[in-house]
Amino acid sequence: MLYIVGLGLGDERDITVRGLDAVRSCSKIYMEAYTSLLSLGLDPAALANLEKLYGKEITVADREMVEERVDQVLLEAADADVAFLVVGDPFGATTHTDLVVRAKKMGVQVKVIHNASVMNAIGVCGLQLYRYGETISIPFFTEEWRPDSFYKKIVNNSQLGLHTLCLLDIRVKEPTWESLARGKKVYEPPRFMTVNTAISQLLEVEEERAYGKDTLCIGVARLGSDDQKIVAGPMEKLLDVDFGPPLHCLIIVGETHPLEEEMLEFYKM
Ligand SMILES: C[S@@+](CC[C@H](N)C(=O)[O-])C[C@H]1O[C@@H](n2cnc3c(N)ncnc32)[C@H](O)[C@@H]1O
Repeated sequence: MLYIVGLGLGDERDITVRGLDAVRSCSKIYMEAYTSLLSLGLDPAALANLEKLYGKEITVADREMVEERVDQVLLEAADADVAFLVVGDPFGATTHTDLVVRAKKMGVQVKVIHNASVMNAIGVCGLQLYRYGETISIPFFTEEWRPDSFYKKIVNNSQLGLHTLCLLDIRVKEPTWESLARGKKVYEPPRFMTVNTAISQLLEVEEERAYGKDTLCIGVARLGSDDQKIVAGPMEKLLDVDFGPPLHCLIIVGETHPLEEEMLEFYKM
């Protein structure tokens, strides 16, 4: 059996009782570590906290492993109980749907144990969850590569008066271009996009007045942890706010209802 277990958003204690039972019953535990991370980060000390509470050794599954060697995990799950831990909810990232499809095709039984996700915990800002349009992902721009397909989606959301949740790039264990060309991988240091970088890039690609420097936005950091930070204000003003350590996300506010406005007042700068 493959248990895909959501860990929630805060720290090791956010796992559900049902999730903990599953983890403790498994012979092998993997933790997916590239679509998201807990507020306690991924340094060895943080991982040790998880291992201590769960009473199990955890193997970190990086992007290469999930994309290239996940069949090995599935083969193990065909014969034994294996847990695959995912920060947030297992279906808060598209990658894990692919894992379920592959497992089912290989005849491996799958059990999903849900938890809080950025996709629903973001409700704490006061904007109603059913008033959001398509969620977008903003990748880091480079000198040569400035993909801006997210822009059209913001235009569509804004035309409908809907809010846009922007998820921000995470780059963990990414090989450098030069090392790929040389055939021997060297990895970039981990990088997490801040609210400030996201806003700079958004202002750079703006062309149809879907939003501008005065558009009301909400910057969110470490959602679900004790030191979460939520600040609402005009896009340009948020550029100067220090949101602290990762993870960050951003909301471009659409048309608001009076109750949403009352909640937003608590977060205004
Ligand atoms: C691909 S999503 C993965 C979502 C995760 N599986 C979940 O269900 O929450 C990852 C992105 O969501 C946002 N995110 C996730 N957790 C967050 C948190 N605790 N605080 C702020 N943003 C977060 C960040 O922008 C991050 O790059």
